[in-house]
Amino acid sequence: MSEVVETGVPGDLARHPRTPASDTPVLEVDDLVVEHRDGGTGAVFRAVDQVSLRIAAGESVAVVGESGSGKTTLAMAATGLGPRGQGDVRLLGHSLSAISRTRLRRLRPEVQVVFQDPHGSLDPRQSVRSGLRELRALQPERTSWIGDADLLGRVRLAADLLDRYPHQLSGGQAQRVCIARALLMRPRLIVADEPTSGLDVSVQADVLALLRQIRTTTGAALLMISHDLAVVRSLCDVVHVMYRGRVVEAGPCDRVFGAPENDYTRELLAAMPGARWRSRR
Ligand SMILES: Nc1ncnc2c1ncn2[C@@H]1O[C@H](COP(=O)(O)OP(=O)(O)OP(=O)(O)O)[C@@H](O)[C@H]1O
Repeated sequence: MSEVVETGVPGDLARHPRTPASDTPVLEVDDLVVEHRDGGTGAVFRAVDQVSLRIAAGESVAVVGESGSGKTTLAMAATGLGPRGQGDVRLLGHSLSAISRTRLRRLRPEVQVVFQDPHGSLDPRQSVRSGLRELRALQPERTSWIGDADLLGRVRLAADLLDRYPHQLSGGQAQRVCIARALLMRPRLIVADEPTSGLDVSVQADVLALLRQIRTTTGAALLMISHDLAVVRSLCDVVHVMYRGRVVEAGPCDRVFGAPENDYTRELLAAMPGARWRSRR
């Protein structure tokens, strides 16, 4: 038995050092354009087309849209982790087009990404413990606030998992390890790119509850990429709806889901099982 069975909130999270409040938005994106070259035809197309968004400190913002609408490209460009494209992106007030490499390296830990495939995110040759050791060696001061066993406790995993390798973890356990690795860095922004869609339905709710808890207790902002509107509604304050690279509608979740103004948003909502998105948090 390796998961710590808990019914409520992981108590230790309540003692997590909160990210200092700041008036500076964690992320500001203005008129971002990112182009890709189509592998088949060779034609260049806009995967992200004139997108603007803003995430305040501690805010939870979702980007939704069908597969291929540009969500991941937007998230990667906006966090400096993928092709940057054109337009202005400011991470914690620093423009990515003007920032020095050294400064960007310093900013990196402030943004942590949790991907869809947890096993693909973990090095198969490293145990959980040695993976954490490597992260700690990169950022000794930043990561010294907590020991390995306590860190795993915060994502509701037992310490005996520390000596396991990724292939010895379930999908849910591996995703919690990924979340723990993100948490270790005390980020100001967590980007979660379809963090539950690779998981069994039975563990999806647990991972979402954990993300929600982390968000409220640590003060980190969240950029959630998802095609699952029910997930977004349960976790996010604001939603941006993407269609073919463009944001066609954006606003508070309650407003967008309750009274969508755009035809595509309406279609997206209509495609969801009614009870899932209509039920409120
Ligand atoms: N490196 C790349 N080179 C060429 N085209 C790419 C590249 N990455 C993404 N694309 C294309 O850009 C478009 C947007 O892809 P992206 O992954 O951003 O969409 P998405 O909304 O995140 O999709 P999904 O929900 O399936 O992950 C798609 O047509 C995709 O095939």
